[in-house]
Amino acid sequence: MGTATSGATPPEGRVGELARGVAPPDGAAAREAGERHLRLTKPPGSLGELEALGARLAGMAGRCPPPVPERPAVLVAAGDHGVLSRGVSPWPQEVTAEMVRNFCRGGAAVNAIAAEVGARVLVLDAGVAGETEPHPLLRRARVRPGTADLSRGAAMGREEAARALLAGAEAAGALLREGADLLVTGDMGIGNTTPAACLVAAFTGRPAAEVTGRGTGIDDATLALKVRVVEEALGLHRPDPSDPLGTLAALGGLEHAALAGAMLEGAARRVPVVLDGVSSCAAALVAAALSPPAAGYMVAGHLSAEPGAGAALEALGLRPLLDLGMRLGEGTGGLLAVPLVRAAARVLSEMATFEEAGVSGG
Ligand SMILES: O=C(O)c1ccc[n+]([C@@H]2O[C@H](COP(=O)([O-])O)[C@@H](O)[C@H]2O)c1
Ligand SMILES: Cc1cc2nc[nH]c2cc1C
Repeated sequence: MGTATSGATPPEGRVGELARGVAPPDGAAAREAGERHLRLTKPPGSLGELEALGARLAGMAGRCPPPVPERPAVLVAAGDHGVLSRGVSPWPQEVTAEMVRNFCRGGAAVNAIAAEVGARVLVLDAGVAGETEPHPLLRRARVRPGTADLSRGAAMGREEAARALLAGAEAAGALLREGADLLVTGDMGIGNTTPAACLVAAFTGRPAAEVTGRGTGIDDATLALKVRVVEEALGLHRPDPSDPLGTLAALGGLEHAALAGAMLEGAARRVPVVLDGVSSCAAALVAAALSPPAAGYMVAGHLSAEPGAGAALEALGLRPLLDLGMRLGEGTGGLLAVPLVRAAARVLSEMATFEEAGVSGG
């Protein structure tokens, strides 16, 4: 279980071991939750999506009722992007490192929302281009200082993609060892909605124009350029989605790689993994391509306004819990779904049955 492997096995082999370590959720526990829902003091089906989520949580944990997550954590993976040189984002690259600093000081949206839901924050430098300083909230595992321009060549080498993925798995493993029982996956990286769109297009087969959006906020001309850049990249690399690591290396970002690893680690340890925005959803496609059962541990926290997010969630067969028009990343939308995940589990453990409560008609 987990990524305990190391030593002589090369990174790609360790990624394979991690992926093979994910067992499918327990169908019997999920069915038991479905049956229990019928005996709880409410009209059948009246808790809607919360019932389906509760059954999924039981399947993930392998028991009914499932544990109520008490110690959520958000992993914010950060990286920079060579494709920024194509003018796909209005923000300068320095903002990535500056925001990492802001996360560490507690001044970002992710910090405020994590405080609200009682989540621990861990930031991972998987490939920031600018300087990051040591800090207790920061894990520095930079594989390279940003990717290369994916529209002109591979974003990174295959081994680099594997190493960034393992860095994410190790960060998630540390959180879980230290007591986290639910993982939210967040991202930070100026320009990263372009590689996210590329990954979503590659894994879903949808055209660039359908999965490319305005990111942090771009005008029509820049959006048209961004769609062209994604099309060029897809034409250049001709990604093969049955080679997830190759696709990730050609088109992805270091934070996408790290988040895919974190998702596999969470799934291998049977912990719910809450997805956030488009980069988190793109990473989820990579994780699910490496290990199809991993999708069974993913919960779609919210529907980002970025179109690639919805396309990815549809391909993963996941329905978002919230739709608030958010498009920030950092794990913010995923964190807001944490109380819903908790409630879905708590309903199964704390509600009385018709028989226990002496309520007639059940
Ligand atoms: O979470 C989302 O869906 C989302 C949508 C748009 C932008 N973002 C964030 O904004 C940055 C990328 O936007 P851009 O325009 O620079 O590609 C990156 O730091 C993301 O976390 C995030
Ligand atoms: C300020 C800022 C904060 C962010 N958080 C996630 N992506 C971001 C992009 C910008 C530009």
